Amino acid sequence: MGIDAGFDMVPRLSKGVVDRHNWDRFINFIKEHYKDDAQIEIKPNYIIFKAGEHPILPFEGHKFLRFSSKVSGPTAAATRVESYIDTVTRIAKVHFGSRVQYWNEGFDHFGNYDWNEVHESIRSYEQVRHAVVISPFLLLDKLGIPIFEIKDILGKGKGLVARFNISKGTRILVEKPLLTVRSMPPNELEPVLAARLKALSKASQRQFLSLRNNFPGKYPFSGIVKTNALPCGPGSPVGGVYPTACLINHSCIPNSHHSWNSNVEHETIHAVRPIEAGEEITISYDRGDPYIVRQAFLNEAFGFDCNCSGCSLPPSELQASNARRILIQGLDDTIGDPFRMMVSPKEVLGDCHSLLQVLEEEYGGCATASSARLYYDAFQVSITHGDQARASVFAERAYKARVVCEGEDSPETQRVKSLALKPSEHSSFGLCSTKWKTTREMVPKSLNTAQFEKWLFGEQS
Ligand SMILES: C[S@@+](CC[C@H](N)C(=O)[O-])C[C@H]1O[C@@H](n2cnc3c(N)ncnc32)[C@H](O)[C@@H]1O
Repeated sequence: MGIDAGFDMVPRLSKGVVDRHNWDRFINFIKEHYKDDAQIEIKPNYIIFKAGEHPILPFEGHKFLRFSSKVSGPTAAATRVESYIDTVTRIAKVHFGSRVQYWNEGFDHFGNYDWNEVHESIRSYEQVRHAVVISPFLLLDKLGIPIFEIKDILGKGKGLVARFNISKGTRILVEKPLLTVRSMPPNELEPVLAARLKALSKASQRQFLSLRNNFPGKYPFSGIVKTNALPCGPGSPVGGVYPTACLINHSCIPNSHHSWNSNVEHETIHAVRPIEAGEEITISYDRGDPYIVRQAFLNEAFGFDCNCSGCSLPPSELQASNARRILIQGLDDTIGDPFRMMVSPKEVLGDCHSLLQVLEEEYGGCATASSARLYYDAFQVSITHGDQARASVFAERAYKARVVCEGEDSPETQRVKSLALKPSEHSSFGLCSTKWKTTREMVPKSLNTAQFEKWLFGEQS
């Protein structure tokens, strides 16, 4: 006989993401607290306290009902287990509040659960679970914790700053527009906006009106749109205004990419390179022009002078950057020429390879949207000449780049993904010629990386 004491979790925890997150934090706290205590052993599925009746905390919170032991007696072991129970109960209360119900039979205070139930729950701790790997960013998202904070940025007004280290390809933000509007002169736009605003909720009206206006005066609503709207797709005449996405400032070498998902009509922001905690999240407002051209554009269109890292390079480096940007635009134009694609496909593939290298030099692996476009161009060159082998590799690369900058659910990502699997389903399959005719199975398997790249870009057959 003896006196039992401990605590019960009432009601028991669910398998839901919030309870799981809280339980993991609690377990990590316990591990840290007892890390130097030789009586506490971490097993694959639980933590065991080797005192008294060896109470246990499982790693799966939804299985847990009770932490208890017999605590009676003047021995050192009884004192030790009593102290474990007291401390673990206090820590559990901090994490779960009134759900943690302490009981002690010595005071005629009994637990909530039947002992059969409790023993059954303890037996289930041993059953190995197949861990569901959940991205920490997805978890934060589900918990409604943004991975950025809104801060004042010197010389730029408000901006978004990473609260955690963010890995490449992470979806930083997804947001529906407050409103979308077609581009038109401010005197025509103003009444359209007034009517749209009137139809919005008071909260949305306040969000719209809280946005920055670099063009105050006769047309205040149009000024807000001009300062903030993001195009709904590349080159779209329709722009969307968002409460949070519109707080993201510009950089000529941005660490993030914004994209409009036309299927679900929302804007997404993805990291195109790793972003460190404390770093500002930036997107590009311009087309990647050389310094003078983009400064003029940013000043005229948005009313600011850019001092980003790309604009603050020493003169010789800025000159080299300008040369690269001119080359990028030139190659972009020639690659898009349908006549060249028809008569000189090999040269076009060569240009695609050169463009890839210049993009890498200029943007250091952050030009994912441009690479996605260029891989798609190379796909088109290959498929119009019947080359399914190269086309499938280019589509696969376009797909991977799209996943980084737009996510798996973007319509363009899905389109290039299906083309990677079935390149022949493209409407231009064999349209120019079938002189490069191959099947998907003919992608070479035994080449090293350098040889493979040479084969891919048509530098060796
Ligand atoms: C869409 S808003 C971005 C959020 C804005 N900073 C705010 O406080 O609401 C665009 C405006 O932010 C400012 N901005 C954006 N990027 C900037 C930069 N790189 N340098 C200086 N100002 C910038 C400019 O005033 C620009 O017109």
